[in-house]
Amino acid sequence: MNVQRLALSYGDEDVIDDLNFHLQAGHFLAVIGENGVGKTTLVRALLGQLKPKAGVIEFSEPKKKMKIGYVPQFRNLDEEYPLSVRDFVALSLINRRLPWLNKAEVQRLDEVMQQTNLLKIANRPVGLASGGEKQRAYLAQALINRPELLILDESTASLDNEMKYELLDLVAKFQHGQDLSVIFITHDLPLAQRYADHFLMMEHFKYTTGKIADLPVEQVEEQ
Ligand SMILES: Nc1ncnc2c1ncn2[C@@H]1O[C@H](COP(=O)(O)OP(=O)(O)OP(=O)(O)O)[C@@H](O)[C@H]1O
Repeated sequence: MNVQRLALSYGDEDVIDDLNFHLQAGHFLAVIGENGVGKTTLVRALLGQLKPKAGVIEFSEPKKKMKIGYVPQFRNLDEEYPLSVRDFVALSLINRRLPWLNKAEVQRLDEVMQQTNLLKIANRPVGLASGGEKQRAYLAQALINRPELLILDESTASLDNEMKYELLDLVAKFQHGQDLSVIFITHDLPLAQRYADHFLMMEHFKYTTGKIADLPVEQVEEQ
């Protein structure tokens, strides 16, 4: 994916100006920056929800829309939430013409449930699942349509350390096994350094990119 001279705004308010970066297929990019610099705005543009004011976002094959999976920041689902873990994951199956799943969809659902370690709790109400399990269910939802790019939007914030590593270990498995590109929006520099291979540092209208090993040291020590 190639982002060139990208400018994004809300009406008259410019949020991003002249942003350039490249993400190679199968690579893992950490997007780091303080509150309000425009990380979520960038995600909205990547998802096609916000039209650039200028510049381009080019996906690998021109004209073909890239399939993107999105994992939000953890949000609790209360105990009354009426779906099982399995039904919750199935929610994002696209192209469903019928109210029930066909054979291929059932197979894909089982596969992704197995890959995200959710089979054992498939029939449990999702509201009764643990925080880590719920977040794995969001990940499974994002992966079920076999995306080429996965966007993790502060998806590890408010998870404890064990759950963070568990989630990102799974993401790394998909990244390496299935050539999935990953964009990880985060404030967590140690996590970024452990999993990402490249970084994009966003400051107000100033952007730095590089290999994760070259992340400026003073930024790392702040954490
Ligand atoms: N729908 C909107 N209309 C107008 N301004 C907005 C809108 N959404 C965000 N903004 C403004 O755009 C700027 C960037 O917001 P954005 O949410 O992209 O930042 P962020 O880096 O994701 O912040 P955080 O880390 O807090 O999530 C902020 O000044 C915000 O107030």
